[in-house]
This record gives sequence, structure tokens and C-alpha cells, in this order.
Amino acid sequence: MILFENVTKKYRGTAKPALDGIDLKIDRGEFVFIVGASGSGKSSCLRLILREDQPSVGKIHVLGQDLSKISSRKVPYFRRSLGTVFQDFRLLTNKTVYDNVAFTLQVIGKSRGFIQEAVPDTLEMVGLANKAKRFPHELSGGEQQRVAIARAIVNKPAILLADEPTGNLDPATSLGIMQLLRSINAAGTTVVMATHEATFVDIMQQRVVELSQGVIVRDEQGGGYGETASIPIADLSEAGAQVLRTSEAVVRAALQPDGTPVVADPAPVVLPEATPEPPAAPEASVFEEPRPFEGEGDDDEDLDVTRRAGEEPAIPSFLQQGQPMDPVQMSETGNLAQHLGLDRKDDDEQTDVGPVR
Ligand SMILES: Nc1ncnc2c1ncn2[C@@H]1O[C@H](COP(=O)(O)OP(=O)(O)OP(=O)(O)O)[C@@H](O)[C@H]1O
Repeated sequence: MILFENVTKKYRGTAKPALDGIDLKIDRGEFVFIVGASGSGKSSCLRLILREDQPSVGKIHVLGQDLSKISSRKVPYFRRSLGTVFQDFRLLTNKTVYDNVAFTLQVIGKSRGFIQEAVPDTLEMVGLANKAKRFPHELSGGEQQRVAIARAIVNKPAILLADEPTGNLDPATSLGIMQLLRSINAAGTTVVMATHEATFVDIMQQRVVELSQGVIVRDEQGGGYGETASIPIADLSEAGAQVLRTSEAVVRAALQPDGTPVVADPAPVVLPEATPEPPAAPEASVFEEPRPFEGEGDDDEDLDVTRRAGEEPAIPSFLQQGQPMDPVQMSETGNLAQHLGLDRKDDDEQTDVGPVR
């Protein structure tokens, strides 16, 4: 489906190649993480697959086509089989959610009837059926990324390329996006995702291709993020490590493929007195399609926070024992990260400095 044969990419004016002798084969239906430090060549790899750029040396075949043989005129036709999602969403700001998704189909000449059926179906799938008339600036970051994903998949592409799709999102919102990508993959689309999100890579146990200075240094089925660019837990304060473990427990529970109970963390998080045990097993399978947020109307509500009389908010209700966990709702409301102390400020450029755990 995607084949790199001894591919080298050297940009003009640079001393070292961005990609250096890459051999890579990705089969239909795979979910592949491309990981590596900043500048290791992940985006270059995706740009070559998309035929946004051409290799300096070597051959690339995508969907049976030799990309060097596709003329510039035919590139837009080739790209119809690929969906793309980027860190910065790239939505059309003057169009509604519906029109952003419909536009993709209009430019390739799909009939009005097809569009009227495909767009609502796709918005439903990404959990945004109730926001079709909104404009991008009226949406949260996670919702904007869902629109971008809807736009990428509305034409049922064979391959979905995602370049740091959760890079601008907080951990809870990222979790919803990861579940969505996973269900898209489960429905048959090949997903290739460049990421720094070490937690997701570790937990999802998919194929991991690791780049270092333009060279593949690891290609592992069911791998984790690896240590090459990781932040060792030893570098964190005890409080930071606890926050990390709590968030990992939530992510692990949400991404459990078969709904089996979550194994207790060997170093459990210390919860405030008189609160129940940490996360219960999820009830929903990750392979279920994401459901729209079932709150009243459109309003984004804060998560229900359990309080004892006269005290500060304690533990979010979805962490209470016996509470079903709804990751879509968590991602919609978007403040899990804040509760866990993991929320990312706008000017935080941590994706540029290493993996996010
Ligand atoms: N258009 C370009 N012109 C010159 N050099 C480039 C260009 N694009 C990328 N590079 C260089 O190629 C190397 C690989 O860049 P690339 O963007 O593929 O890395 P990356 O792994 O995606 O990084 P990041 O995680 O920061 O997005 C880097 O050294 C980068 O500076």
C-alpha cells in the first residue's frame, strides 16, 4: 500500500539529508506510528507519501502507483485516496462545520445528493452532528480537529495521514481524537500518524517506526514510544509522577480494546481521604464508534466534580468507582487535563522539545 525503496530526501541548502536511505512497507489496514525527535524526518516522510514533495533518491509507491510517474496535473486525483490531518487543523474559517466537510466533496464533483448524505453521516461519526452550523472559531480545539478528521475521511480514503494531530490539544481531548483515529482504522482505513504522544504510542501497542536523523532505527509491531526521546519519569517530581500515572490510567482504560478490567497501577495514586478507588473498568469498547456528547443542547458544561460539603472540588466523577467512563464526553468537556494539572497553555511549545507523556 505504501512502499519506500531506498528513499533519500535532501532539501536544498542543507548539509545532511532529512531522510537517508529509507526502506519502509506499510500494508493495507495497518495503524503505524512514526515517532522520533524533532527534526528526525517524520513530516518529510508524510509529505513524500502525499506527493507534496519528491525524493532526491529512491522510489515511492502508494496505492500501487509510482509517485515519480504521476504528473503534477494528476496529483490532485491521486490525493483523493488520501485523507490528511494536521496539528493546526487547517479549517476554512469562513465556512461552517458542514460546509468545511462538504467542500472537500464539492471540489471533486460529488453530487448534491451524495454530499447531503455523506456529510451528516460523517459528522455523526466524529460526534459533531449537533455543531454542523457552527463556524470554526465557535468550536474548541478538539472539536476543530474532529471537523478536520471528518473532512479527511468523508470521501472514505484508503489512507489517513496524520501529522501530530493531537499536538495542539490537551491530554483528555487528545484521547478522544486517538479513539476516533482508532475506530477509523478499525473500519479499514490505513492510518499513518507522526507523533510525540508517547503515552498513546505506548498504550495502543501498534506498529512503531522510529526515525533518528533521517534513518529508521526501529520498526516494531506492538511497540512503545521508546526511550530515544522520552522524558524519564525519574526527572519528574513525585507530584508530577502521580499526575502522570493518573492520566496514564485514564488513557489505558479508555483505550482498552476489549473492555477488560484495568490492572491496578503498581504505584497507585494517593486520592484524597474518603474518596473511592481510582478508575473503574470502562464499559464501552474503544471499537465502538464515538458517540456525540449527549448533554442538553450545545452548551459545553464542566465535568461533574464530586464535592463534600464545604470543601474544594475533589475527584472528577468519572474517576469514581463504578462510574462508566465516557471518553468522548471527557474530550468534549475538555477539562480532564485541568483537573489533573496537565492542561497546556497556549504558549507552551512542549511538542517541540520531546514526547508528551
Ligand atoms: N523545506 C525544507 N527546507 C529545508 N530543510 C527542511 C525543510 N523541511 C524540513 N527540513 C529539515 O529536514 C529535517 C527533517 O524535518 P521534518 O520536518 O521532516 O522533521 P520532523 O521529525 O517532522 O520534526 P518535528 O517533530 O519538529 O515536526 C530537519 O532538519 C528540517 O530542518
